[in-house]
Amino acid sequence: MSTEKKASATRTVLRLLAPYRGQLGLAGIVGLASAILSLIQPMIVGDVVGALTGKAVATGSLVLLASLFLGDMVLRLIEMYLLGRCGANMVLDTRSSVVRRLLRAPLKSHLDRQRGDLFVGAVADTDLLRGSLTMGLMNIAASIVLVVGGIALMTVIDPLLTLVTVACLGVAAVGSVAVARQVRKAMTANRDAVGRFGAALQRALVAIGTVKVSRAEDREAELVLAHAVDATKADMRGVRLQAAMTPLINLGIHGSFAVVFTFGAARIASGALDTAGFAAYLLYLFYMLTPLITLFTSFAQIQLGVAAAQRVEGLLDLPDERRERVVTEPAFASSVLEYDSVSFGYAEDRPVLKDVSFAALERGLTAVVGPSGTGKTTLFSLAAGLWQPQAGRIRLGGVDLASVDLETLRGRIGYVEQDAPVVDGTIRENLLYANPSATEEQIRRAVELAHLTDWVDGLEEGLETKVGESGAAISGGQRQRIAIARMLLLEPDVLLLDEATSQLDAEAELALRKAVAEVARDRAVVAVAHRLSTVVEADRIVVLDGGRVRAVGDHQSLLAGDDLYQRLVATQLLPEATVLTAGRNS
Ligand SMILES: Nc1ncnc2c1ncn2[C@@H]1O[C@H](COP(=O)(O)OP(=O)(O)OP(=O)(O)O)[C@@H](O)[C@H]1O
Repeated sequence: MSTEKKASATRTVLRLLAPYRGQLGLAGIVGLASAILSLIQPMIVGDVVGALTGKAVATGSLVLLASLFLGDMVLRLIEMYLLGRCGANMVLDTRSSVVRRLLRAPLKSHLDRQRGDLFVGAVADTDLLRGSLTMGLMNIAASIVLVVGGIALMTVIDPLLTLVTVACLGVAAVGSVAVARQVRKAMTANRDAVGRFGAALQRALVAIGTVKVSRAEDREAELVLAHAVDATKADMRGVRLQAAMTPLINLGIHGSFAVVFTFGAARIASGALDTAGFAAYLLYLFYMLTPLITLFTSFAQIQLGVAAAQRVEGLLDLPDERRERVVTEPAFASSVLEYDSVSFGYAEDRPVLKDVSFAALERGLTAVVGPSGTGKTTLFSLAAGLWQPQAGRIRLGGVDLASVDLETLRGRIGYVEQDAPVVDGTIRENLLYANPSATEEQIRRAVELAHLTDWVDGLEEGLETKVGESGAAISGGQRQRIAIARMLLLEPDVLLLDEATSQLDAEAELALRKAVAEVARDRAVVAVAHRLSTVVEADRIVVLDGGRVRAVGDHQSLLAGDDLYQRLVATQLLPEATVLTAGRNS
């Protein structure tokens, strides 16, 4: 890692840990107290051994030793509990912030990223923080105290012996740190591959029906599993490295013991060290083993945590679509939706809408027609505040939507998307999704307006019937009408309806048409029209071509005066379903 990256990683970790400094500080104090008790114990052992060699029994020292040992145990227990609690809180708090930020990020941020990777970030990376940043950091802090304190006290007992011991341990430390770096690389590669695995699996599951009818199960499985294999390969690299680390540490520790015994015996023989001092020295070395191993192994764990912290911060840094707006108190003069010289492209250099100007009727149905890919859906996404125009204004009742806060905007403009998505749950849950406080009476009325009453009444479980994931258990027409009813419960000024291109059967189409006509009676309905029946009934039709408004008029005038409209009617707009046509003709 470059120095700059290291500094930014440290800042990230400090920022994430900042809210827990109180809890971590308390755990640190308890840990420090426990380390001090540990460090005193060998001294007392030295006294006991000294007394024993003088044939005396040091009862007081033994009691003190037992108390220190017990105290140490209790403090460690408290420290582990405090750290565990802090880690759990940190995971929950971070997850809350990440989830809120993900849901509030502009649509663009979502489209720029893979969903599966975002998912793994919110689920797995937040969890990694617990082990690495709370336990890992505090373990290292406590270990450093024990190791440094131990070495200092060993130096007091015998500086020469300590120098030899530290040299032996130093070799192991340098080797372990080098291996730990490689472990971190392997683990980071593993996490990246897990992210790709999640993204690929999500891609397949979202389109499971298509996967099946395209007989693509095996192909998808291979694609998804290729990432799982990459993850395992990286994982195995880490496992091999970690396996190599244990003997390396053992070599250093056993080497130190061997050297300490040989060298220590020589020091005792020469009279430079007494037996009691040697016993205390050995005990210090023994007490240092666990913190030393912790130090060596925590290094890789901390680095993993830092990498996870950086990814989590990447999610927390996503923009918040509400904060991107400078809002004023809107005073809507009417509910006329008006596009004024609006230009927009998903990429700056590829305009989709070019200088679009038109106004929808305040009451009644305004239809937008045009060849496929000409920007009809884009018009609606802009009005619903999902994207912002690059030039021009969209106004509602004279108020520029860019200055309206999104809660208000999306309460006034109800948008039924093209594929009329439903959320997994019951019909009632779906109806209440945009306005959870709607009353039973309002629900009944919206269901009636959307021409769903007969269908719902015929269902054994009525409004409590489950729609299945992505509405798998209901028909396309029912889904569309549920989506309309959901938006009606919002009581919006303008209902934007992106008509699905899928062919509905005659009955469903008639029900939908009636629903739209009824809704349009007392509010503005703007519909992207793919059916002839919709344009025929529209009070105003806007013809869009290549992202520009080509003509505005009613069906008859456009049929007479606009050749693109004539072609659309003849070739692109779906004719009314046969039963309906027959019914009308008769
Ligand atoms: N999220 C997006 N990112 C980039 N380009 C997009 C995005 N959504 C749509 N486009 C592009 O913008 C253009 C207009 O798309 P849009 O969906 O608005 O057309 P449409 O007229 O509604 O089409 P259709 O009648 O087929 O639904 C198309 O070229 C499309 O590929």
